[in-house]
Amino acid sequence: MLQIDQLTKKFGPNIAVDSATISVPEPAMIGIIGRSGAGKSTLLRMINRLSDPSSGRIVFDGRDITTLSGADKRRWQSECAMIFQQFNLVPRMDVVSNVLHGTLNRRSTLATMFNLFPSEDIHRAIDILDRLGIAAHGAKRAEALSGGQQQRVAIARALMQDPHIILADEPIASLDPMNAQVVMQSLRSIHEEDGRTVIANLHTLDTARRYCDRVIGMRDGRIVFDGRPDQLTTGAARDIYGADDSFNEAYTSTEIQTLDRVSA
Ligand SMILES: Nc1ncnc2c1ncn2[C@@H]1O[C@H](COP(=O)(O)OP(=O)(O)OP(=O)(O)O)[C@@H](O)[C@H]1O
Repeated sequence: MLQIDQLTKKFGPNIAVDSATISVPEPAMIGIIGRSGAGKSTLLRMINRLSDPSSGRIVFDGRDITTLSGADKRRWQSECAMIFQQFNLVPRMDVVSNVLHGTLNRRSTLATMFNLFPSEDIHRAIDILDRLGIAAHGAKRAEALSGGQQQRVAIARALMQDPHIILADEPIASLDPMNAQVVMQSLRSIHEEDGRTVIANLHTLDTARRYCDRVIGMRDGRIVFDGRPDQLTTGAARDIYGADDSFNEAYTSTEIQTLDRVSA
């Protein structure tokens, strides 16, 4: 399905992603972990073609994604939707319209200018919001919602594109632990129920362990771990984070109980 071969991104002399090779033969929920600056965002941005690789190849269902341009590249970007830490919603616009913006790629400039949406799209947007438990907020401005609710609106907007893949760049980094769990659970259900691949950059090990079937660890641009959560030993985690023996997994945790334990 998705094959990434030797993908590399250089910024001047700095190698942000160094020969990343990842094979995703069937839909999966994958967490990418690593320290700040390890190359996680750059990798996701290349998969989505927001950023052009310096070398290497991305192939999806036999199609070479790396060489796409113009309309073909935009089509790929809607098949491979991205969500971000800061939600990227239009704050003063209502929730349903924000979600409908997920269909912008398919609409004419005139329809976009006058905010005209087909009624079937409006119904679909409401159904998706309902599935994510936030349909009751559909008429509110996005800025009136909590962070967790706004991230679910962003997920709904991504789902409007009916993507094969959802790329989530630190989707819970701005959220409190409760909201973080709701958002991760939503992404998990989208993977399980729809068979979509979800690839999420995550700061915290415990989140990757709990919600993902596969964890990829990056360090200094390189993939240094790729396996199941149960294979991610403390030693492997230390290697990913470049830490010494004093490394404690709890320091990378968002769990309320774990944090309590650390401060106790
Ligand atoms: N546009 C850019 N220009 C120059 N260097 C960049 C650019 N984007 C990223 N980098 C560099 O590439 C490396 C990887 O950055 P990246 O943002 O991918 O890491 P990350 O693992 O996602 O970190 P974080 O968790 O802090 O977002 C870093 O050294 C960063 O400074």
